[in-house]
Amino acid sequence: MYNINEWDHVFKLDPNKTITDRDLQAVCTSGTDAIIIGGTDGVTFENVTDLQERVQRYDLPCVLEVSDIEAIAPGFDKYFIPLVLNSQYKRWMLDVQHQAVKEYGDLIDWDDMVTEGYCVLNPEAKVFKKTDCTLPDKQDVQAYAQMAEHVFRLPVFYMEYSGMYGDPERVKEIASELKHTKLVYGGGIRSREQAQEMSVYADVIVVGNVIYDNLEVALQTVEAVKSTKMKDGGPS
Ligand SMILES: CC(C)=CCC/C(C)=C/CC/C(C)=C/CC/C(C)=C/CC/C(C)=C/CC/C(C)=C/CC/C(C)=C/COP(=O)(O)OP(=O)(O)O
Ligand SMILES: O=P(O)(O)OC[C@@H](O)CO
Ligand SMILES: [Mg+2]
Repeated sequence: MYNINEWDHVFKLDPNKTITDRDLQAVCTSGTDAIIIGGTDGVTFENVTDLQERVQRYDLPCVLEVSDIEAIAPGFDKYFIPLVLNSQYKRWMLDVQHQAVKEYGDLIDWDDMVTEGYCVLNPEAKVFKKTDCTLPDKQDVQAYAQMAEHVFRLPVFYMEYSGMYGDPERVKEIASELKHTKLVYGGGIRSREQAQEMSVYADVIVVGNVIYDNLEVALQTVEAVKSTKMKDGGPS
């Protein structure tokens, strides 16, 4: 399934963290729709390509979510490019991307690139601090979602609560705003119930840190999401 419109659940693996071959096998054969490789800090060309080589032994899409220009490697199925909409500085929504296109423009297969409008909602998250975000209120988030869909026509709007479980009511409200732009939810999913709750509203949920803290629970989120989506009437 190389079309993100068909995804419900993805795991995000951090190249700056260690995972054993056995755990990686469990993650990659869990029934998840894709593996995203990405993180905020300590992401290097070496740790990205090492993890890429290990994930590509399995038959599922392997995506690089680019966070550092020095760690862009060829050979991924897709490249996710974050634009941080609630950063105070255009650096994180225009300048770093501009620099990368200047450097790699001739090598880019534009069909493999997926631009993500990030809205970072956890003030304690590393990504919030790194990209100098401001905390948006309910109306701000709604406006960012509308801009993602109608102004920038982005394929993805990402409600990023990294490290903290978010507010399902807010996710529900934003889901009702978006018609074409896919809603991705990520942050703090640490149980099958939480995975189910968010997947009622979000098109795709992202499960990250719990892989490293409690693999068994992480694996349970796949079935939880898949069964919720089936009840909703099949693939969205
Ligand atoms: C042949 C070849 C090399 C082909 C590749 C061509 C290609 C696709 C080029 C890319 C073009 C392009 C426009 C790239 C953008 C480059 C770039 C530097 C973008 C920066 C994006 C950005 C705003 C980064 C800031 C941080 C961020 C938003 C990261 C996203 C990941 C994330 C939030 C991870 C979660 O982190 P977190 O949980 O908070 O922290 P931990 O890591 O501790 O878990
Ligand atoms: O690591 P967690 O908190 O699961 O968040 C997942 C993902 O949204 C991080 O970018
Ligand atoms: Mg992480």
